[in-house]
Amino acid sequence: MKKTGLYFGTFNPIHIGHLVIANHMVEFSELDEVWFVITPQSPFKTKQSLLDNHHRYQMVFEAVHDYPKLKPSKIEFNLQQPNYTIHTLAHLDEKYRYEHKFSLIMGEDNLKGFHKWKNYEAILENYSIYVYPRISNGDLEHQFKNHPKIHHVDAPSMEISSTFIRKQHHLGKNVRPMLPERVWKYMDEMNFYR
Ligand SMILES: Nc1ncnc2c1ncn2[C@@H]1O[C@H](COP(=O)(O)OP(=O)(O)OP(=O)(O)O)[C@@H](O)[C@H]1O
Ligand SMILES: O=C(O)c1ccc[n+]([C@@H]2O[C@H](COP(=O)([O-])O)[C@@H](O)[C@H]2O)c1
Repeated sequence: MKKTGLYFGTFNPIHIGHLVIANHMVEFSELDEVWFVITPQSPFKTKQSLLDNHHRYQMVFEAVHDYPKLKPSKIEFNLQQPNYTIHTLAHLDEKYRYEHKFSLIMGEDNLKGFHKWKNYEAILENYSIYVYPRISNGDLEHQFKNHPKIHHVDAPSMEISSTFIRKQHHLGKNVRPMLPERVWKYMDEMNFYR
């Protein structure tokens, strides 16, 4: 069975912050591979300036071009929206029961709000979570401290956000170094976020 880490996000667009984390996970944790799961509609986010699913998928596809252990996943494209992670996990387990053992990858910021996720107790009971450091406000809930299913991985953190990239690109600023080269090219050619 392959140990597969699932990195969920809107990836609007994917940037080098995401890529550094995913690559660090496959190189320095026991995960064999990481799937970027492109979420059509995150439960707590509005759809503002969200590119079509297939364009966000294509940018992830371009980003992982030279990384055989990293893969884009469109598993959520045909699932009910908003996309609750617990439903996606159930779907994946049914589909890949004998091939993959799934776990989650999330930043410390997301772990702080994890108690608000749908059926988070069931997620924790059945899946490991690999957490990377991310600067954020607020405290970690006591229940998530020293939890046997939560593994902290000391990945380098880069404070880049997709929101910043979209906004600055729209204003005509050069955001090229924050994106994998192939993503930048695709985004530029397609005139996204102008
Ligand atoms: N620079 C970064 N380093 C590490 N993790 C990040 C970084 N940027 C975003 N993430 C995390 O990666 C996951 C997927 O990213 P997502 O595209 O949903 O968010 P984002 O980059 O913050 O986008 P937006 O700015 O559009 O809200 C989220 O859990 C988010 O917290
Ligand atoms: O399942 C939930 O209740 C849930 C609530 C919030 C977020 N998520 C997942 O976490 C991913 C990152 O969330 P966000 O809002 O930080 O982009 C998002 O793409 C969803 O797959 C899931």
